[in-house]
Amino acid sequence: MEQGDTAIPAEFALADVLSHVDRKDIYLVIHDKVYDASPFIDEHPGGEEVLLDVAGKDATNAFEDVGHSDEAREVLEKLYIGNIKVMNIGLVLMSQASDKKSRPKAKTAIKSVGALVDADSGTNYIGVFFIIGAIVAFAAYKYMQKTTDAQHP
Ligand code: HEM
Repeated sequence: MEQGDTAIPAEFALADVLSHVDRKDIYLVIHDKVYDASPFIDEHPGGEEVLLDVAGKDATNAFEDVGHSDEAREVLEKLYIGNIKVMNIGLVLMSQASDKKSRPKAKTAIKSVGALVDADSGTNYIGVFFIIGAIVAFAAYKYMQKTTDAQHP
């Protein structure tokens, strides 16, 4: 799919992107957009290693630091497949998971964060916590009021 298409772009959860780290199936996140770099990996003038290093992760800094040309950005457009669904905290966790060992940990963390805010999951846990917190705070306020009144009738 091209970026200019009228069709609604696909949305990817960070956990989905993290599972595409193979040289034949490699996704990168650049500026919160998801790119399938698999068809380009053999042609990349910077080599495949650098792409594999950022596979399934936020490659924004790596991509920008090199100072890629406009031509490179046009190639990138052709590899565009969708947008990132979850918020940036997940990207931060992903970027920190620089080696393969720590990736599963980041994946679990991303999933739990995603479950809290993911509208598709059906339950808005943050909303529930907020309401319970408000009820407890109100009850505490009423209780304090009562005890203060009892002391100073
Ligand atoms: C899918 C994403 C990417 C695309 C489409 C892409 C495309 C290109 C293109 C077309 C060039 C030739 C020079 C230019 O036109 O700027 C290039 C060079 C280069 N790229 Fe990428 N690139 C991507 C991601 C990355 C990443 C994540 C890195 C990580 C460091 C990287 C590192 C390099 C380097 C070091 C060169 C210079 C190679 C040389 O001149 O010897 N690229 N890239």
